Amino acid sequence: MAGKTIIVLVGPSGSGKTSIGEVLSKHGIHRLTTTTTRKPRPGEIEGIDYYFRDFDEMKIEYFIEQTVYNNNRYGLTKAEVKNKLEKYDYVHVSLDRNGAKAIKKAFPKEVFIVFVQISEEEMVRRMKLRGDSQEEIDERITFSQRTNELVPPPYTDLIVENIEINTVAQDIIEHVTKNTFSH
Ligand SMILES: Nc1ncnc2c1ncn2[C@@H]1O[C@H](COP(=O)(O)OP(=O)(O)OP(=O)(O)O)[C@@H](O)[C@H]1O
Ligand SMILES: Nc1nc2c(ncn2[C@@H]2O[C@H](COP(=O)(O)O)[C@@H](O)[C@H]2O)c(=O)[nH]1
Repeated sequence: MAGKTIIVLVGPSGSGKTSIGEVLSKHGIHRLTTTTTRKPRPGEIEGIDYYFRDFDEMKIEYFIEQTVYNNNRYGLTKAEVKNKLEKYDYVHVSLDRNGAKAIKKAFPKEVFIVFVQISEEEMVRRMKLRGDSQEEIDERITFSQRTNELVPPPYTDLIVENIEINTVAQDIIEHVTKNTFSH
C-alpha cells in the first residue's frame, strides 16, 4: 500500500475526534466508517456515521480490530479499509486506544496516530453540549480514568489540543503531508 496514509484520531470521549474528522472530510480526506452495536444518536446516518449492526450481525464480518466500549461492540472491517484505500490515498478514522494499537500493528507504515488532548472538565462540558445523558457521561468518565484515556498512547505520532477545530485539522494535514514525504 505504498503512498497511502491512515490518519487515526484517538482521544477521550468528547475530545472532538468526530468534529475534527468532519473537517478533514471537507478537505477531501475520506472517513473509514466503523461498525457498532451502539444505537444511533439523533442525526447519525447508517453507512456515514457508522454501520449500525446487532451483536449477531457483527459475528459474520471480518474485522481488522474490534473493541468493547461502554458495553457496545465496535470494529473496523477489512472490507472497509480495502475499499476506501483502493480509491483514496488519505483516509481517517476515530478509534479508541485498543483500536489504534491494533491498526498500527496491522499497517505500521501507513498509520499516523493523532492524540486529541482535552481536560476532564472540558470533556464533561462537551459531552453535555452534545446532549449525552448524565448516566452516559458518568460511565464515560469512569471508563476514561480506568483506561488512561486522557494520556497519549506510547505510539502517538502527533498530539493536538482541540481549541479551534479548523486550526487542528490544518495542523494534522501539514504533519501528515510531511510524514508521507519522509516515508
Ligand atoms: N474545538 C471545539 N470547541 C468547542 N466545541 C467543540 C470543539 N470540538 C468539538 N466540540 C463539541 O464537543 C462535542 C463532542 O465532540 P465530538 O462528538 O466530536 O467528540 P468525540 O471525540 O468524537 O467523542 P466520542 O469519542 O464520544 O465519539 C460536540 O458537541 C462538538 O460539537
Ligand atoms: N477500537 C475501535 N474504536 C472505535 C471504533 N469505532 C469507534 N470507536 C471509538 O469508540 C469510542 C466511542 O464512540 P461513540 O461514537 O460511541 O462516542 C470513541 O473513542 C470512538 O472513536 C472501532 O471500530 N474500533
